[in-house]
Amino acid sequence: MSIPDLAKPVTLGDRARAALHGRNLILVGLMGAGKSAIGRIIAQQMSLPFIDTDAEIERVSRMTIPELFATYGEEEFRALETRVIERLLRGGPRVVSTGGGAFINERTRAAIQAGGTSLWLKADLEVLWERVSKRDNRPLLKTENPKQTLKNLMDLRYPIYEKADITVQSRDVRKEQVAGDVLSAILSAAKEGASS
Ligand SMILES: Nc1ncnc2c1ncn2[C@@H]1O[C@H](COP(=O)(O)OP(=O)(O)O)[C@@H](O)[C@H]1O
Ligand SMILES: O=C(O)C1=C[C@@H](OP(=O)(O)O)[C@@H](O)[C@H](O)C1
Ligand SMILES: [Mg+2]
Repeated sequence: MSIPDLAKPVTLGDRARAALHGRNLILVGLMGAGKSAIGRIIAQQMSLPFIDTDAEIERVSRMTIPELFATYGEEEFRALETRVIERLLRGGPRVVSTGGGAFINERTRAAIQAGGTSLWLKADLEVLWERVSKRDNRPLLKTENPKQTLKNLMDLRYPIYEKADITVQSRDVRKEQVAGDVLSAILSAAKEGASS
């Protein structure tokens, strides 16, 4: 065992990593919640590797997410997403940011629940809409009324995201602040688990 560097302060990130007890942390939630952006920040703060499942899917398929949807359809995309997530969660510990539909798929959800601690980044419609409307990379929002589509997805999916181990509100504040909220929530959940 190495001698701890006593001159180095123990950060919130270090404490959150310890609270995970070597398990993966998997971020779930709707498009625009900030899973990809916040996942990258907290992984760095916890000194853990980071992986975004959409980026991994794009790497293995050598296609973009819109190309995959257009060429093979959503069902094939979900099958690939399940395989990629099952494989990623066999390793670790890491921070894994999923695409918004991953936790909704029963088989993928079972893999996530077995493969680590799940954390729902929850956000209001206006916050989500403000973020997703800036980019054109989400095939499910290519509809006549994408804001209404997002609202419909909220109604359908929020009862399922609720099954995640931890929930954190992704507010309209700086990303670093949301990242801090996530780390604090991991610590609180571990303390609650220890006392119950
Ligand atoms: N707390 C935040 N404050 C401001 N912008 C954010 C915040 N979280 C995410 N964003 C921005 O919103 C957009 C969508 O975030 P992203 O991480 O891609 O969401 P998701 O992966 O959940 O769909 C990105 O451009 C990201 O930088
Ligand atoms: O909600 C969904 O079903 C999807 C969310 C996207 O990821 P983000 O949630 O990271 O935008 C991406 O996986 C794909 O467009 C489908
Ligand atoms: Mg993402």
